[in-house]
Amino acid sequence: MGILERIKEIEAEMARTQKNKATEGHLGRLKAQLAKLRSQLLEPSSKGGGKGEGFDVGRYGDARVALIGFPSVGKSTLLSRLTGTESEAAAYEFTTLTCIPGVIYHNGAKIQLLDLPGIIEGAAEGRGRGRQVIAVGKSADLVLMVLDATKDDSQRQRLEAELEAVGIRLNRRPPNIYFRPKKTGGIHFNAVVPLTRLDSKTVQLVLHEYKIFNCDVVIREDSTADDLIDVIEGNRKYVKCLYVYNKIDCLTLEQVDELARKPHTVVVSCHKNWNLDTLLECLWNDLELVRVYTKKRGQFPDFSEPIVLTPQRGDGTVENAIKMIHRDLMKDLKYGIVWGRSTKHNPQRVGTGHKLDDEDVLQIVKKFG
Ligand SMILES: Nc1nc2c(ncn2[C@@H]2O[C@H](COP(=O)(O)OP(=O)(O)OP(=O)(O)O)[C@@H](O)[C@H]2O)c(=O)[nH]1
Ligand SMILES: [K+]
Ligand SMILES: [Mg+2]
Repeated sequence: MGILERIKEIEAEMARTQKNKATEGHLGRLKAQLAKLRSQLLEPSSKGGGKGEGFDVGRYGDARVALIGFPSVGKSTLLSRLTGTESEAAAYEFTTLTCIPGVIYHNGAKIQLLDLPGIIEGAAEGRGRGRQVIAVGKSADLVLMVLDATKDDSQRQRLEAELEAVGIRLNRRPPNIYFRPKKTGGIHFNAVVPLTRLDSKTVQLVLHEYKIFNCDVVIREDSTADDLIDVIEGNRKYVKCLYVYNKIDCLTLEQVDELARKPHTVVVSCHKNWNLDTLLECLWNDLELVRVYTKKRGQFPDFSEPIVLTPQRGDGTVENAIKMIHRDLMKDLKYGIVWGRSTKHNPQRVGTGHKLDDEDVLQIVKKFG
C-alpha cells in the first residue's frame, strides 16, 4: 500500500474513533503514525520530490514573505501593487505557475515578496504544485495568507489545515516540552504542570510508535499529543502569518467590518488600492525587523544603509549586528557604543550580548586603534 492510501486509512480510522478518555491513547498513536507518514511524504527522496523548476528563487533582502492562497484570490495582483514587479493576473485559476519574486522597499529595509501558484486542497499530499509552494512557504519569515473576501470563510480553515499537515505552525510558539533521546535508562516522563489533555499512557504509546524506549521528557505546559509529536518530529516550522482578505470592494461595509475584527487580519482591495498602507504597516510590525545604523568615531551615523536584524537571524544582539558587517570583526572588538531606545543612557558602552532596538545607532570600538 502506498503512503497516501495509508494516510487515508488512518484518517478514516481517526474519524471513526470516538473521542474520550478511553480512546485517548489509541488516538495519540494514530496521530503519531499519521505524522510519520506525512514526514516520509515530504522527504525530498520520495517520488515527485525535489525543488521543481521555477521555484528555486534565492533569498534577497532582509526578510522573505510568501503569498499563499487558493487560486484567483488576487496574490499576483497584490504582488504587482506592493512591488515594482508585474506578475500576470487573470480571471482564470492557475495563472501563476512558478515562484515570482518582487521586492518591497519600506522604512529603509528590503523585503522579498514571493508570488506563488494557487494551492489546492490535497497540496499537503503533493497535489498540484503543493509541495513546491509549501517548501517556499517554509522558507519564509512570514506568510501572507491571501483570502477572497467574497468567498465562504471555510477557505481559511481549509488552507490552515493544509499547512498544518505539512508541519507549518502559524502564529504559534514551539511547545514548551523538553525532549532528549538517550541510549539507555528507559523513559523518564515528568510534567511540571497538571496535564488535562494528555496522560502518561498516551505519552508512552506515542514514544513507542517512534520506537523510542529511552529518553527524558519534561512537559512544562498543558500540552496535547500533537504538541509532543511536533517536538519528537523536530522539523516543524513556526511561521508568522498575516491573513489578507482581498476584494473587499465587492462587500458591504458590515461584512468588511466583521472580517476586519479577526485577529492577525487585514482587509484590502487591490483593485481600489484600499488599505494597502495598513497592510504594509502590519507586515512591518509582524516582521519585527531591527534596523541598526552604524557610525564611525567623530562622524555622523550612516542612515542610508541600516544593518537589518530579523528574529530568524537570532536575537538582535550587538554580536549578531557585528557579524553582519563582517565575520571577522568580532575578534577585534573591544566594546560597542550605542545610542537609542535599547540603552538607559545615551550613549552607553555595551557588550556583545546587548540587545539592540529598532533604529539604534552603533559605534564599534576595536582593540587596537
Ligand atoms: N473585485 C476585485 N477583484 C480583484 C481584486 N484583486 C484581484 N482581483 C481579480 O481577481 C482575479 C484573480 O487575480 P490574480 O491576481 O490572478 O489571482 P491569483 O491569486 O494570483 O491567481 P492564481 O495565480 O491563478 O492562483 C483577477 O481577475 C483580478 O483582476 C480586487 O481587489 N477586487
Ligand atoms: K488567477
Ligand atoms: Mg497568480
